[in-house]
Amino acid sequence: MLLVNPTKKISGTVYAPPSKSYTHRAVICAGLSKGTSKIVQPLNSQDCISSLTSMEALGSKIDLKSDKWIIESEGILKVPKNVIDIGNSGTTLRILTSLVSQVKSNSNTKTSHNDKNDKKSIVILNGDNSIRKRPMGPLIDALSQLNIEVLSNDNKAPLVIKSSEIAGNTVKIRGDMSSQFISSLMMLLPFNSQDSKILIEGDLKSEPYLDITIDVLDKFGVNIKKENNNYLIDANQTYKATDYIVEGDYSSASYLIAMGVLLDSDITIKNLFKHSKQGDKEILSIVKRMGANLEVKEDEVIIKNSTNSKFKLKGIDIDVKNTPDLVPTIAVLGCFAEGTTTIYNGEHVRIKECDRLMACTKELTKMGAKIEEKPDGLIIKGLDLENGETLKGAELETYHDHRLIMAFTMAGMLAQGQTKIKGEEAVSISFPNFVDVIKSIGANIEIFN
Ligand SMILES: O=C(O)C1=C[C@@H](OP(=O)(O)O)[C@@H](O)[C@H](O)C1
Ligand SMILES: C=C(OP(=O)(O)O)C(=O)O
Repeated sequence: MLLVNPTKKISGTVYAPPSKSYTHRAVICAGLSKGTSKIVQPLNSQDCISSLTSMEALGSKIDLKSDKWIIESEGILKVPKNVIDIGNSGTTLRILTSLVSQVKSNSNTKTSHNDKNDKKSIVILNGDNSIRKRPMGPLIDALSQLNIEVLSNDNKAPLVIKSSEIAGNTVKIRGDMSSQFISSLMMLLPFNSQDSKILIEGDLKSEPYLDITIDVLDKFGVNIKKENNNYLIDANQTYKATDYIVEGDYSSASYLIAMGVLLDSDITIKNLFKHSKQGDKEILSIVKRMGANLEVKEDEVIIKNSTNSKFKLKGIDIDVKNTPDLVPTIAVLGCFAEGTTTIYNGEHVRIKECDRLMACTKELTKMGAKIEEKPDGLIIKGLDLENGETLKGAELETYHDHRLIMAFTMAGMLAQGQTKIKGEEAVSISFPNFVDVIKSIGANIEIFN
């Protein structure tokens, strides 16, 4: 359990952890490339380790150094000897579901049940309780359009994927549930023997994550073109081994940025690249629109004390279509902003590690927040800070969700009295040294076992 005590100010310099999304993709691309790739400054977190161990199970050789992961691959995925456990990582599950259809069995290993009619290998992907609730239907359906068969109960993990040649050249997929399905197809289709096209149906959400996929694929020698709302992939492309440096993570940095802003403090966050393709870079515009004072440099962000004792944040309307992971951060910011903060266009926020709209409403209400759940977002009425209204310490559940732990920690630092946050070990999913980092800038927080 985390014991979070009121904290007046923070100060100093911290480094944003490396990007989770970039690390996943770089590791998986390395495992698809013939030769040796070095992933420099990878995010050494539970979710990224899931991608790493999965690629190892699929035949890559991995050498872990403190600041780089060296991945050697024959450029083909091998049939794994066991079920692959992808833990809590939705990104790993979604991306690998397509790719493992391309496993090649070792020609020396004849399995007794294989006869002339059944030369298919299988790969089984499974994960934790939360992963087994994450929807997979649209991806399973898209893969069936390419003649790739995935067996499941209820369109959820565990999944049994049969190895298969890709057939066909056009695949349709809805765009409003998870961009990870589309990233998955983007990483598969370069193996197709014909040029292919991904047709996005309906609204496209979380699109910046597709830009990240295209960006990493490009570094590994694979080209994807965007045409209107669709994506074009040339036939028979090969992934090429490379050395890849991972940039800092704006989603993780959002807690550090919001903490600095809420405590009207001076802090510098390094390792944040100004021209990043990460959608969650939007946190900078969000806090600016709410009234914060910050300076954005090439590779660092400086949050500045407003030097105005009457400093107040303003409530604003925020479309989270492209930034679903910022919702818990914004929910806490909204509690301390004057007026109303409205979060909308976030239906997809309900199908993450947990239903984050429900969880933010339920838990922050325990602290006295005035927050209303809507089908696609949250309406947060700012506390009347001038008249002494504030959040109160409470004991909070976190649903094994890393982002809730970090957002609720910020709320606890601003609250009156101590806040107890259960299940703190889940921060290791994306920001393993979160507690040490925020303690180093003055957060009054400890772990209680
Ligand atoms: O591809 C990625 O790296 C991610 C895509 C997003 O999911 P959706 O596309 O499902 O919204 C995001 O929420 C997740 O944390 C990481
Ligand atoms: C939803 C997330 O990740 P994933 O989908 O990879 O589990 C997240 O990191 O907030």
